Amino acid sequence: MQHFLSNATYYHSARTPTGDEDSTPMDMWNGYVNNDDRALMKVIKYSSPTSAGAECIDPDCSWVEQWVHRAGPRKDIYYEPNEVKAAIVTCGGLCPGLNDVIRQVVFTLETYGVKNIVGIPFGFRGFFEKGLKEMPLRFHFGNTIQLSRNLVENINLAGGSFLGVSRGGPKTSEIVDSIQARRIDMLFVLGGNGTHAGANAIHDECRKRKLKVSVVAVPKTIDNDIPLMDKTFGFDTAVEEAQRAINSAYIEARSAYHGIGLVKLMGRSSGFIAMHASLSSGQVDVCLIPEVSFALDGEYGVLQHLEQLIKNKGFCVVCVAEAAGQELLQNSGATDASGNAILSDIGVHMQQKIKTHFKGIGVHADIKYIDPTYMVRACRANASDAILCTVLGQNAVHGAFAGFSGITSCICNTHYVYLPVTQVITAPKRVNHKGRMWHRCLTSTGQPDFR
Ligand SMILES: Nc1ncnc2c1ncn2[C@@H]1O[C@H](COP(=O)(O)OP(=O)(O)OP(=O)(O)O)[C@@H](O)[C@H]1O
Ligand SMILES: O=P(O)(O)OC[C@H]1O[C@](O)(CO)[C@@H](O)[C@@H]1O
Ligand SMILES: [Mg+2]
Repeated sequence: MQHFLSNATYYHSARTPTGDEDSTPMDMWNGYVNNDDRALMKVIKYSSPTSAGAECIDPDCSWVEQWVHRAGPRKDIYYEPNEVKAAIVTCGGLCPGLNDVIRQVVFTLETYGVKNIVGIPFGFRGFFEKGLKEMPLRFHFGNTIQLSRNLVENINLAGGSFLGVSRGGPKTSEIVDSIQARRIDMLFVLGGNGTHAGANAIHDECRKRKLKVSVVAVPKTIDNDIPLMDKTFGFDTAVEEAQRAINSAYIEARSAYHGIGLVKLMGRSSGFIAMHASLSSGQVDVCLIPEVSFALDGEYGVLQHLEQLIKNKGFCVVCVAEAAGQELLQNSGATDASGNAILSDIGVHMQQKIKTHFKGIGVHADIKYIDPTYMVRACRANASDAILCTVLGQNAVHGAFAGFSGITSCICNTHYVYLPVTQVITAPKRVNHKGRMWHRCLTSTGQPDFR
């Protein structure tokens, strides 16, 4: 993480303390986060590697204190707001809350007094593709200031991204050429693990060229697969939407003679959405995630279990994560524009296998397959995500003004912090199959091991 020297003065009209209920002397209290404030990363001391979910560095599970920077406004700021050009870009797939973050970044920049705020359209492509012009979100035009509030005030009421998103795009050097040519001082990058890798590369290239550009990321992904943080924005909303699909599958299955509801949910490399939606709905009999391998056929396979459920209960609901059971399918080897593997369709495969199985044993089964795909991420943020987006967006701006670059604005152990981007792009976070949450899920579904 880079930290520039800071000496400009931050001004915020609403920064005057009003409270008289606490005991802090008025002349000492200033409402700012001190640069030396820290939050503790890990809060559980595992006594042994056998403890549920234990992450240990040695057989004694030695305790390692890891402190990270607390997020929020600093008394001293690095930039002169009047001179700042700030840009916002949203990359990867859609995610509920993108507009909430854009809006808060604009509002907060405006509060600092930034006059030149632009949006880069359609992800990193917007830096490069001819015909994609940056979108002014606030600028001086003669004596008129284009009011950002008017422009972005209501964008949180709809899903999607006001700026557009994309996968793939230009090389890092081309993006930084464009940042240089546009004279951007602060770049707010909203995206998932790929975007964070991109943000890190941009940060490194800016340092190499000795450009004083703050690159600040905000972790967005319905997959919740970015390590070290409690959750990414959009995840809660996606789970809530996914739960609706499960509920429909349950109603269909419950009302049919030998009904089997099958729901496939997104999650490129991890089963967080499937696990949490199964847990929250309470209507799932079998939850399948990529982190836990399973057999479909055989004595201990999923199909045998479904047979038992139909016999004993009369109906059942299965929730499968899109990345689950890929080893059972043929892999095309194809990738998308960002280099992400294109997954084979486990949902359709399971639908066929279930049909064939029940036909083979001469038992009637009525299979209803639901694949809500983009519906779980094209919606607007729910209340908890909207709050998360608000805080993360505001903190992203505070981080840039504090002079940080190569950071991401996130939540760890319920506290809002800045993490170095390098620490969150090591590998995607995955469900810990030895952790308590997965075991809670198993208790809830009552499913056995399928191996
Ligand atoms: N290793 C990398 N280095 C530089 N840029 C990258 C890297 N990986 C991905 N990117 C860029 O980041 C952008 C977004 O990546 P990607 O499509 O993987 O989405 P994501 O940020 O992971 O979000 P989602 O959760 O929707 O998948 C793309 O424009 C891609 O070119
Ligand atoms: O079809 P698209 O837009 O490339 O995105 C699909 C992928 O993006 C995500 O929504 C987010 O990473 C995944 O859950 C899914 O696999
Ligand atoms: Mg990704």
